[in-house]
Amino acid sequence: MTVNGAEDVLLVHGGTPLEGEIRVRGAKNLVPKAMVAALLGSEPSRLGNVPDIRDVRVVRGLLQLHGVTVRPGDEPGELVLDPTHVESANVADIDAHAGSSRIPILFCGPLLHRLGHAFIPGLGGCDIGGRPIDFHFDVLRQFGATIEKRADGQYLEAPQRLRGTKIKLPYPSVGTTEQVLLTAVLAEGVTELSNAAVEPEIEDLICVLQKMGAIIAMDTDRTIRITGVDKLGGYNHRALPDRLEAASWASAALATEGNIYVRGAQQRSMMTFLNTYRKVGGAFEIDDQGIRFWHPGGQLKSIALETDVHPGFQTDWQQPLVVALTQATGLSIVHETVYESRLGFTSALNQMGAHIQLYRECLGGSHCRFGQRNFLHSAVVSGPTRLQGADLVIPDLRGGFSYLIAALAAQGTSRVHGIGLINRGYENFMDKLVELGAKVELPGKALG
Ligand SMILES: CC(=O)N[C@H]1[C@@H](OP(=O)(O)OP(=O)(O)OC[C@H]2O[C@@H](n3ccc(=O)[nH]c3=O)[C@H](O)[C@@H]2O)O[C@H](CO)[C@@H](O)[C@@H]1O
Ligand SMILES: C=C(OP(=O)(O)O)C(=O)O
Repeated sequence: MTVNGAEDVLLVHGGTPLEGEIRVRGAKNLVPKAMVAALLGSEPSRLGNVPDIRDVRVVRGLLQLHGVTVRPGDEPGELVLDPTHVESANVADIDAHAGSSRIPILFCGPLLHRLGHAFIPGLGGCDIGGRPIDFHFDVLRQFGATIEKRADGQYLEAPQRLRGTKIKLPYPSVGTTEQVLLTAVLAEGVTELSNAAVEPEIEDLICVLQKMGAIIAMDTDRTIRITGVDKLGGYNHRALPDRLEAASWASAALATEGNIYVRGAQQRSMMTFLNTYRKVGGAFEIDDQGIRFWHPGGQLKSIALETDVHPGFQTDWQQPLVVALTQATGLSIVHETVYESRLGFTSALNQMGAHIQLYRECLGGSHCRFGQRNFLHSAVVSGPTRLQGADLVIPDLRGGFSYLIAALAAQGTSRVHGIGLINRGYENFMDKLVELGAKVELPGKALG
């Protein structure tokens, strides 16, 4: 694989604090879904604050295969999506997107409503656990869809109009909650979804759907009630900012003893992260345009951290922050309760000089789905440790960004392989690194 025509390896000369300003745009975990929602409308939709990341390009390609016209709007980062001529796409063409991201599964409801059938290729996404899609198919069957698994993917049909239903999720899955929303809005009658996920990106998707004409009520107890309507229009929406990218840069500021102003970062969706950042000893200042994050000097403090569904500590914040925890004094405990295999990336940090020990037990107080099931899902990080440059191979999106942070915080040079994967969720990350003063080079290509 190549990045900008060069080999997919980044040389990182560590030891320089990251300082300066970068901007985050719309959330990776909202924008592609808002694009799928446009399929439900009878008129064009307008989506602003769209980042140029691979997951957006994948969904754009899939929408176009189904006859949706996608073109840039008047503002930079704006897309106009016109679904007036939705059609069945050639299965072989769709199959070319197999393994690309998690989003194709969310086409099920909209395509069943529009065409009465759908073909969903194999999914991609980060390899951080088994990532089954059983909840998705269970709920689609409850709406009245039939599903046939074949070698190349899943074939779905809706012999009649899908019907609203009463669903209780076994776990507040983000993707399944979105599946229910995108299906229930045009289903006949009322759908009641309990134990739903309520991440800020889900609320923003609900805002998009409401703008299209949907009727969706959220209770305080994780119950969402959707009253199906016969027809939806288009929307005009500006995507909420990417709180996951913002937290990644915040962690980079802490680990490299730097100071980064993240334009676009928003307090409301990051409150839990900000509390933790403060407990570790990181400093931040919030204004109307963004948040400044910095290392205030002195020692960082060890903490006990447990990832959870919103409003808990988001699992996608965990990996970048663990790098900063290698610089904190004492023992930090990290309990990953959302994905069973999201701590594997720490072995490379240990090669760089970190002291991170993994455990199968649920450390830190509460018991999760993974206790007693033989998954290394808890970690004890002892610090501070001096990191040394190393040869690193990027395992997944956030793990990859964590390796970049570790390489930037380390003494000496690291070779980071597979950096193309980071484009999946971080817009122009190499330009941003250069703007922040990072000493990085793509072998055979000048940066900056
Ligand atoms: C594109 C996108 O938005 N990705 C996000 C989304 O992923 P995604 O929507 O895939 O994550 P889920 O919330 O569905 O998964 C949470 C847990 O539920 C389990 N599960 C899920 C579905 C299912 O059918 N069966 C099942 O067992 C998963 O294995 C996992 O252990 O939410 C995650 C949790 O905030 C984030 O880390 C991802 O960045
Ligand atoms: C796990 C992630 O994404 P995805 O669900 O797209 O793999 C992530 O963004 O960290």
